[in-house]
Amino acid sequence: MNSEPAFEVQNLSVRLGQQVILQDLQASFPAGQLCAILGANGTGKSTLLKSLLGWLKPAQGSIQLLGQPLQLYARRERAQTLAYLDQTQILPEDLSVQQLTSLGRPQVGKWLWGILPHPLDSTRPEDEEAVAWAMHRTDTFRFKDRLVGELSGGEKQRVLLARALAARPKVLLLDEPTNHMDIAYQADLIRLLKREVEKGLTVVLVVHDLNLAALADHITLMQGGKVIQQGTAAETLTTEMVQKTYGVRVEVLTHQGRQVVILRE
Ligand SMILES: Nc1ncnc2c1ncn2[C@@H]1O[C@H](COP(=O)(O)OP(=O)(O)OP(=O)(O)O)[C@@H](O)[C@H]1O
Repeated sequence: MNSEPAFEVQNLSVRLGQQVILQDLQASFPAGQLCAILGANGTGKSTLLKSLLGWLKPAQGSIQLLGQPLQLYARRERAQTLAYLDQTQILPEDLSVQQLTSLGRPQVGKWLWGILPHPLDSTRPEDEEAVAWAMHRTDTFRFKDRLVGELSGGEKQRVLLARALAARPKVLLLDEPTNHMDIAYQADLIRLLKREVEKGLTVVLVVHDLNLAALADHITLMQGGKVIQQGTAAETLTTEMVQKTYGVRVEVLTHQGRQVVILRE
């Protein structure tokens, strides 16, 4: 495992319009772990993810990605290191699963921007290999010729994950990937992510379900544009900290060594 953290964030402040969204934020995300970010609506979780991706320019502070300042990465190198998955992506429904997955390859993805002619039927061997690998890892290979428009929500989510993995990133960031997914698909996604983490991938995901977050190796609690605590589920998902983070009354129990959060009236 890489001993360097995936991200080291120091004194980060980010402004959107006139509003200060993140203020003097300190955080560290260990490499090779499943890291969950938790916090109430509007606390700045997505803004932090976008900052880690290098999409937002900090007003102040620094972000190190695998030991190097994020702003020193060339755009291409950054795109090869980081992949991102969110819920808002509009999918081209008339592509096959294999074609959509292949859009995760930087060379192939360029046709979208008109930089290269349409290459979906003539990818390079290394692209084909990475796409097949990503489909096998996400168990989508068996329906690789189906059209994206014919898939269920959970199947689409897996194909999106395949597309993200096809780029062979070192770090994968996900914004609320389990929204609209039933409990079986949620468990499925977490299992897939954990399997990639075991192979060395770092995953940072924003998630609302506290009991799902309890499965993560590392948890970040956010409140009012700041990180208020980081650590293992046992360290962070305490009754006191969950109440502080969300401003609601809860009781945190431990069941078979895992934190279970129960809402109280
Ligand atoms: N482009 C923008 N300009 C100004 N303010 C913005 C912009 N985007 C988001 N905000 C504000 O920034 C704050 C944090 O938003 P962000 O989406 O990062 O929160 P979040 O913790 O991810 O929320 P949620 O859980 O609801 O998705 C919110 O108050 C939001 O209204």
